[in-house]
Amino acid sequence: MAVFTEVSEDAAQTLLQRLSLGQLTGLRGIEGGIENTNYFLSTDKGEWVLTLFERLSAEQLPFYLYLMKHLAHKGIPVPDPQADHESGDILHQVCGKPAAIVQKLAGKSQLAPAAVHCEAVGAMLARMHLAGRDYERSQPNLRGLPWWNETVPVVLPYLQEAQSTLLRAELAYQNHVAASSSYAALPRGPVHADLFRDNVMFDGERLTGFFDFYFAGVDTFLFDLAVCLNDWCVDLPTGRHDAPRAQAMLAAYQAVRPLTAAERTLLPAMARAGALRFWISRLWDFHLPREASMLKPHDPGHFERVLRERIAHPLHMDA
Ligand SMILES: Nc1ncnc2c1ncn2[C@@H]1O[C@H](COP(=O)(O)OP(=O)(O)O)[C@@H](O)[C@H]1O
Ligand SMILES: N[C@@H](CCOP(=O)(O)O)C(=O)O
Repeated sequence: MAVFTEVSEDAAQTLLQRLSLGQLTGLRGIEGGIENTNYFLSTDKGEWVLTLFERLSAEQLPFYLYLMKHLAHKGIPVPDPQADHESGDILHQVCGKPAAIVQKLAGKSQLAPAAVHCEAVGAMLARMHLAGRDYERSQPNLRGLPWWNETVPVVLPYLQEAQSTLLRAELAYQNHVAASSSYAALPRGPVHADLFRDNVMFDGERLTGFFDFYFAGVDTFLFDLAVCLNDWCVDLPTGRHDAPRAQAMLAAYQAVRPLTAAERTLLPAMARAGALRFWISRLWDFHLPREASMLKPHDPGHFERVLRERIAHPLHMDA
């Protein structure tokens, strides 16, 4: 985490009362995460996660919170935002910041996944894509191509020549892909867009939940799948592709939602897009950091390596 905003026991209890979630027995800032302030709250009625949104506005947040509600009601294991028992609102205010409370999911992150975990993520991701198709709200992926185009010039001054050359060339390539007819043919809908190992819970080999929907948006399903392949199915020290894990994820995804011809064609390009997206955001977080306690910026070098790998060894369906 990070704690950007300190929450007092009094402030937490006031909110719990409005939501009828019980008497506060414990309040602890969460380590891990880089975007928002997160606390674990224990009460006599259960375990909860309180999130104070540090960047997202009250106008942007209903998309994420109602998406979680929509998916939870369709049986996808995601946290269901808790409502004020009088007004029914699921977006709250704590310490002057927009805030939400969700159930704490059971299980723990699987940070060294095997093929069986990748299979579970692939199948649930496809189920989630199908379940989201009739979600009526719409908001773009706020970390999509327009944001990359805006942010690359901001981070370029911090880079070495070879890195600048790569970043510029990849951005140009992705703008070219996004203008193509194959890209226009890609199926789209609400996607998670940040479903990394630390945003999924497992109990042994059983997937118990997806969380952290605050980078979600309407984008291509293929981009979401590529983000997962890039995190779950790579060797972390080198950024190299792990074929058995990738095949397990792709087969399980396709058993629920087979990929279209356009998706098969653009998988190598979207694998590069997924790497570029997180290289840019990590560069931005690293070189232009925000003030917070417990904030550990992620290593941008990792996604530079993944991108170079994806260019040198394109990720095809049978790779
Ligand atoms: N609903 C939840 N259930 C259980 N743990 C959670 C839940 N939401 C967040 N966490 C814990 O909090 C950590 C940080 O949350 P995350 O949403 O990734 O933060 P950020 O919004 O800053 O990226 C996670 O790694 C996880 O340990
Ligand atoms: N997953 C991203 C950053 C977002 O952090 P999270 O803790 O909110 O998932 C990365 O690894 O760069």
